[in-house]
Amino acid sequence: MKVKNAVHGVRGGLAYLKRVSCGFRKKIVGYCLLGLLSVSLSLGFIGVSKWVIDAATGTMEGSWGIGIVLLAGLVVLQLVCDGIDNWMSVGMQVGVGNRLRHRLFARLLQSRWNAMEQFHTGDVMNRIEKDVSSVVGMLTVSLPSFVVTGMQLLAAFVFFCFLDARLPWVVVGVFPLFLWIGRFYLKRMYRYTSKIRKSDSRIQSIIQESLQLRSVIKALEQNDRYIGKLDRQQKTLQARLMQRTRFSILTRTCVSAAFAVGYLIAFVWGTVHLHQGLITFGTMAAFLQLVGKVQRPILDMARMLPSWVEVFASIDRLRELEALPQEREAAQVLSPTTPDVVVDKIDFGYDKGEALVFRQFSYCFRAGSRVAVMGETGRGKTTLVRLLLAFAVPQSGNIRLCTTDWEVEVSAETRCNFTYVPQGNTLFSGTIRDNLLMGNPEATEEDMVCALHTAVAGFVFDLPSGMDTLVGEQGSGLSEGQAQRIAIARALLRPAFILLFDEATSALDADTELRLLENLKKHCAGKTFIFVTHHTAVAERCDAVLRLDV
Ligand SMILES: Nc1ncnc2c1ncn2[C@@H]1O[C@H](COP(=O)(O)OP(=O)(O)OP(=O)(O)O)[C@@H](O)[C@H]1O
Repeated sequence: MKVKNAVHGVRGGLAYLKRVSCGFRKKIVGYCLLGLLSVSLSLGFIGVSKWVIDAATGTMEGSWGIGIVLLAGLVVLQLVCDGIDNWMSVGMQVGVGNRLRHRLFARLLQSRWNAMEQFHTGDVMNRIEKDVSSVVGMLTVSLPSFVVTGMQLLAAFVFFCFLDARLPWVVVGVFPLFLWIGRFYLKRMYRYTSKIRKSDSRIQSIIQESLQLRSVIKALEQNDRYIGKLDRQQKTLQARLMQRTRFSILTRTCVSAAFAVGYLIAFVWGTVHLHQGLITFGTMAAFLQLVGKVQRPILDMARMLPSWVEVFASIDRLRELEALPQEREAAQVLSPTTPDVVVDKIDFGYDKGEALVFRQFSYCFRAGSRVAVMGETGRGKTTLVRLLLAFAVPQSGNIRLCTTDWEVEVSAETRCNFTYVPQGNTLFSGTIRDNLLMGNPEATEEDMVCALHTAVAGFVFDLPSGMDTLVGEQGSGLSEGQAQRIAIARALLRPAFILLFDEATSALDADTELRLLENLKKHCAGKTFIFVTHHTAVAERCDAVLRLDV
C-alpha cells in the first residue's frame, strides 16, 4: 500500500526528529549547555587535582590548601548541576512524550475511517507506547548525551595535546576503521531491531484481542490455544532479543578489549616517563584520568548506538501511522431545514477488482420520512450508511442533501446533519451522563431526561446512581438492550436532521421496540429516520421500505 511507500532512511528520520522537537529545541539546547558545564567542571577538577598533587609533592609552588577548597567548590557545583539536569530531563521527557502522543492520536482520529484496517489495534497501541518512548528517549536523553559526550571527548583530546601531542593522534588514526566497522554494525542492528519491534507488536495484539474477546475464548474453550499462541510469540521475541544481544556483546567486547589495550599502553607510557623523570606525579595522575575521560565517552557513544538504531526503526513505524490518509478538515455545512437525501446512480466497491456493492444505485430518502433499509446479510446496508456519512466515497455518481433552494454533496463537512447509532454495544467507559453528553456537550439535565424517556431508557432512573451510574468498557454492567437504548438517547441529543439506526434495536424485545418507534414518531417529528433492520415490525411502521436484494 501507499503507506508502505513512506520514505525510510536516516535522512527522513532526522527530518522527523526535527519536526517533532519543534517547541522543545531551546530546552534541548539548554540541557546540552548544562551538560557542557558539567563536563567543564569535571575537567576543572582534573586540572586542580594535578595542581594540588604537584603542590603537595613539592614539584610546584603554591598552597595546596586553596586547591582543596577549590576542589570542594567544584564538587558542590557538580552536585547542583546534577540536580538541575534531573529536573530538566524529566520535564522534557514528559513534555515531548505528551506532544508526540497528542500528534499521533489526533492523526489517527482524523484518518479516513478504514485507513487503519491494515494495522491491528494492538500494533498501533504498541507503536504509540513503545516507539513514542523510544523517540522521546532519543530527543531528551540520547541526543543531549551524544552532544555532551562529543564535546567531552573533544575537550579531553585538547587537554591531552597539552600533555603529550603524539598519543591522541593514535585515536584519530583508528577513527576511519571505526566508521567502516560501524556501518556494518548499524545495518545488522537495524535488521535485528525491526524484527524485535514487530514481535513485540504481535504480542501486544494477541493480549489485547484475547482480553477483548475473553468471553468468546472461554465459551469456545480456547484458553490453552491462546496462551500457547502468546508463548510461541514470546519465544520468537526471546530468540530475536538473544540474537541481538549476542551480536551486541560480541561487538562491545571487541571495543572494550581495544580500549583495555589502549589504557595499558597509556599506563606503560606514563610509568616509563615518570621513571625517566620526564613527567611529574601530578601529570601522571591527570594523564590517567584523561585516558579515562577519552575512553569513557567513546564507550558511551558506542553504547548509545543500539538506541539510535532502535529510534530509527521506531521512527519508520511512527511515520507509517502518520502517513495514513487524512480526512480534509473544513467548516461544517449545515442544511437550513431537513433535506432530502438523494443517492444518484452510485457505483461503489471496497477494493479495486472486487465485485461492486452498489452498481448504478439510486434512491431518494424524502425529508421527514421514515425508511426501513432491508436486505439479506452482506447486501450493503451498512455500506449505504457509511456512504451517507461520507466515511466511504462512491467511485461514480453522488449523494446529495437537497432542500428546495439548497443542495450539497455529502462529505465530512455535512456529517453534522446526521446522527448515527451503530451496530453493537458502543458505550464508552464512564458514567451514563458522560455517554449522553457525547451526543451534545451542551445538553441540559432536562434534555437528557427527555432523550432517555424517548429512547425507552427509563430504567436509568431506577439505578441507585441514576445518570451518574458508572459503566465499564463497551457498556459492561448493562444488558445489550439497555446499552442500545442509552446509545439511542445519546444519538437523539445530537441536533441533527437525519437519524441513522444501523440495527440499533436488534437487542430490544418486540414491545420495547414498538414503544421506541412510537416515541420517535411523537417526539422527533420533521426528522428523517433511516432504519437498517431485519425486523418486519420496524418496516411496517415506516413510510417506505428500501430492499437492497431486489
Ligand atoms: N471494510 C470493508 N472492507 C472490504 N469489504 C467490506 C468492508 N465492509 C463490508 N465489506 C463487504 O461489503 C459487502 C456489504 O457489506 P455490509 O456490511 O454493507 O452488508 P450488510 O448488508 O450491512 O450486512 P449485515 O446485514 O450482515 O450487517 C459485503 O460483501 C462485505 O463483505
